[in-house]
Amino acid sequence: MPRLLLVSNRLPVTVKADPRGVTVTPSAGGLATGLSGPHRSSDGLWIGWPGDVSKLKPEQLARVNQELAELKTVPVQLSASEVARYYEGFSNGVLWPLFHYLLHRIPIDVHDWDSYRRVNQRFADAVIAQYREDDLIWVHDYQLTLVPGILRKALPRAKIGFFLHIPFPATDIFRILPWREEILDGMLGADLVGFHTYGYLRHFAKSIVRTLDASFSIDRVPYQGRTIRLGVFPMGIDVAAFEKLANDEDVIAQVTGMREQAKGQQIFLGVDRLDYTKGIQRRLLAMERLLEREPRLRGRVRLVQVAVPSREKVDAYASFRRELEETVGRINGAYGSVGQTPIHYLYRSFSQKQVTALYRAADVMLVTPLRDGMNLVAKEFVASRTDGDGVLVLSEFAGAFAELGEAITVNPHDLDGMVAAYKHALRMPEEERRSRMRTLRERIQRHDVHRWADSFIATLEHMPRAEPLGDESSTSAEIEDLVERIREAPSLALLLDYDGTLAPIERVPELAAPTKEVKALLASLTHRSRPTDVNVVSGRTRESLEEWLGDLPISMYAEHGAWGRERGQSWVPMRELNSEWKNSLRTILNDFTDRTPGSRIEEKWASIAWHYRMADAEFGPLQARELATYLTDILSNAPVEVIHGHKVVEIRQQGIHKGIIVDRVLERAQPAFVLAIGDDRTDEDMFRALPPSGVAIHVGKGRSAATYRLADPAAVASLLRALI
Ligand SMILES: O=P(O)(O)OC[C@H]1O[C@H](O[C@H]2O[C@H](CO)[C@@H](O)[C@H](O)[C@H]2O)[C@H](O)[C@@H](O)[C@@H]1O
Ligand SMILES: O=c1ccn([C@@H]2O[C@H](COP(=O)(O)OP(=O)(O)O)[C@@H](O)[C@H]2O)c(=O)[nH]1
Repeated sequence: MPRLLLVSNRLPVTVKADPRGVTVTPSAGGLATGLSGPHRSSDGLWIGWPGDVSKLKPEQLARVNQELAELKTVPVQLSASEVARYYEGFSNGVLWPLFHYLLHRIPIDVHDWDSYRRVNQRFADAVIAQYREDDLIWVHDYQLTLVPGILRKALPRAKIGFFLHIPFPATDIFRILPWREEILDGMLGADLVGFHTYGYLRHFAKSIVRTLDASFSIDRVPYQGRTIRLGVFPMGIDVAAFEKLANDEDVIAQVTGMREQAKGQQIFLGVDRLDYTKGIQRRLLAMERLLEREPRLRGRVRLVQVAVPSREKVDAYASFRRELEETVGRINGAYGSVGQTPIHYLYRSFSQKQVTALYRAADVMLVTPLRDGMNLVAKEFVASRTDGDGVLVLSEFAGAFAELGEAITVNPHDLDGMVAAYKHALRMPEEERRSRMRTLRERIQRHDVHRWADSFIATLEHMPRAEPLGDESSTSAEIEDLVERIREAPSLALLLDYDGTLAPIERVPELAAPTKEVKALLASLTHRSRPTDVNVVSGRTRESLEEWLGDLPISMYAEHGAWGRERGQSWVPMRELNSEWKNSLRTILNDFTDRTPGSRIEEKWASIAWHYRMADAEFGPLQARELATYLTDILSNAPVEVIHGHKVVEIRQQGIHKGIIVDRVLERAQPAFVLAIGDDRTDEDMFRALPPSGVAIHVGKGRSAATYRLADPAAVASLLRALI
C-alpha cells in the first residue's frame, strides 16, 4: 500500500500541560480510530493542528514536537489570531452554520476569508514539504476545502482525496457564499471527493453546474482537463471497541449505579457537543411539552443531557449556551421537586468509557439534530447495546438517518411530532424494541469505520493518475522565435478569429465591439513593409463585422465562412446558399425559446443558432439536449448539420466551416507564411485546413490541434504588434 498523508484541521492527539510536565496522547475520536490502521500500516504521516500550544515553555514545546514526531504526526502551528480568524471566524462562524442551513447564525459582516485562504495554503505547504512520489493524500473537511486545489497546482500528478464530514447544502444556500467559486474549485483539486450521503453528493454536483458552469454525469465531473470522481462513503464507528467497552466490568458497574439512582424512572439520553445544530433546544422543549401535557409522567422520566463544551469563543455558540441553560432552568424549576430533577444537564466532556456506560444505561437515546453530517453518537449507542434493548429516536436530518431507518424517526422542527415520538418510545413493547435493535446492530456491524477508511483509500488508490493537460501558454522564447520566423517571411497571410481572439468574450455578445487599439493594430498590419493579407474569420453575421471592422482595409469572412467581403470588394456568398430548410425550424425553435426562459434565437444566413447561455444552468442544457436530439432526427435528410456547441445549438448548412476560408486565402494571396489564431472549437476547422508550413495558435486553455498557445486576447495583440 502506498504511503498515506492524512490532513485534517485537528491532529488526533491531545496535548496536556500541567505543573508535572506535558503529555501528548492519541485521542480516541471516530476519525482517529478509523484511520489509525492505514496510518500505521502505510507508514504514513498525519498533518494537522495540535491545538493551542502557545502557553508552553520552549523546552515543553520541544518535548511536544518530539512526541508528535514519534506518533508520525506533523504539526501545523496556528497563531492566536489564526485560530480566531481561520478556525473560529471563517470555518466555524461562517462555513459551519451555512452548510447546516442556519443562516441566522452567520455574522452580518464576514471578513476572515483571507485568513482561511492563508491557513489553507500553510496546510498545503506542509503537505508539499512531506510529499514523496506515489504517496496518497487524503484531506478532511470544511476547514481545508482549498487544500486540494493548491496541491493540484504544485503536484499535478498526485493522487488526492477529499472527504467532507458535514452536509453539503442545497445550491440556493451554498451560493449565498461570496467565495463559492473558490471553495468548489478547491475541492475539485482532488481526484476523489467523498460525502456521507447521496443527498450531499447531489447538492455538490448541482452547485458545480450552477456556480462553475461545469457539468456532471452520475458520479463524474469533467473539470479543467481531469475527471473527478464523487462518491458516497458513510462513515461508521469502531463497533468492536464499543462492544468490548459495553461488556467491561467497570462499565457494567456504572450502568448498575445509574439505574439504581434512577429507580422508577425511564432514562432519556442526549450526548452532543454543545452545538446549535444538534437540536438540543427543541429536544428540551419537547420534553417540557410532554411533562406539561402528561402530568402522570412527572417524576417518572429524566433526560440526561451531556453537552460537551465546544467552540466557546464563537459568539453564536456562547449565546446558544445561554439560551439552553435558561431552558434547562425553566423546566427544572417547573417540573422538578426536592427529590428529583427532570433534566440532568452535564456541561463537560466524558471519556469513551463513561459515554458507553451512559448509552447502556439509557432507555431512549435522543439524536435529534437540525442538521448533522453523519452523527456518530447514534451509531455508538446501537453498538453499545450488546444487551439488544434500547430505543433510538433519530432526526431525519442526520446523515445517519440514511442507514438507520429502523429508529423512531422525527422531524425536530415538529415539536408535537417529537412529543409523540417520546411517547412512542416509552410505550414500545420489548419485543419490538429488540427486533428493531437487532436490524440496526447488523447494519452498523457490517459498515464499520475500518471498512469506511479502506473503501475510500482503495477507490482513490485505483483511480488513474491525473495527467497534466499540457495547456500552458507557449514560453516567451518560443513566441519570440515564431515572431522572428514570420518577420523573415517574404509575405504573410493572417487568419484571425474575432471573439475570444481579437476581443475578450462578453456575456452580452453585442458588447464585444473592438477597441480603438485593436482596429489601429489591424490597420497597421496591412501596412507592413512585406505584403500582408489580413483576414478576420468569424462566426458573427456580416452586419456585425461590417459595423465594427468595415472601414478597415482587410478581408472579412462571416458566419464561419458562409459570406466573404474581400479587401476593397463587397459581400458575396462563399458557397451556394440554400435556406429552405430553415422554414420548418422556426416554429420548433420558437417553442423551445418560449419554454426556456433566458434562451434566444439568432438567425443568420446559412444557419440558425439557439443560444441558452443565460438560461437556468440545469434546465438550459436539458432543453438543449432534447432540442439537438429532436433536430438531428427530423433533419436527417436535410443538407444541414446540427452542432451542439458551448451553450448553443446551431443548425448550419452542410459544407460551411472556417476551414473553407483557408484554401480561398491561400489561392488568392499566395502567402509565403500563413498564421491562424483562434480560441474556439470552430477555429479547429481552420487549423486542420492549414498547409503543413502553416502555424496555428490557440488562445486560452483546453484541448487544441494548434502548436502554440497564448493566454488571452491581450497576448494576441502583443504578438501582432511585434509583427509590425
Ligand atoms: O474540531 P472541533 O471544532 O472541536 O469539532 C469537532 C468535529 O466536529 C465535526 O464533526 C463532523 O464529523 C463527524 C464524523 O464524520 C460527523 O459524524 C458529524 O456529523 C460532523 O459534524 C467536524 O466535521 C470535525 O471536523 C470536527 O473536528
Ligand atoms: O462527552 C463526550 C461526548 C461525546 N463524545 C464523542 O464525540 C463524538 C461526537 O461525534 P458526532 O459525529 O456525533 O458529532 P460531532 O461532534 O463530530 O459533530 C462521538 O464519538 C462521541 O462518543 C465524547 O467522546 N465524549
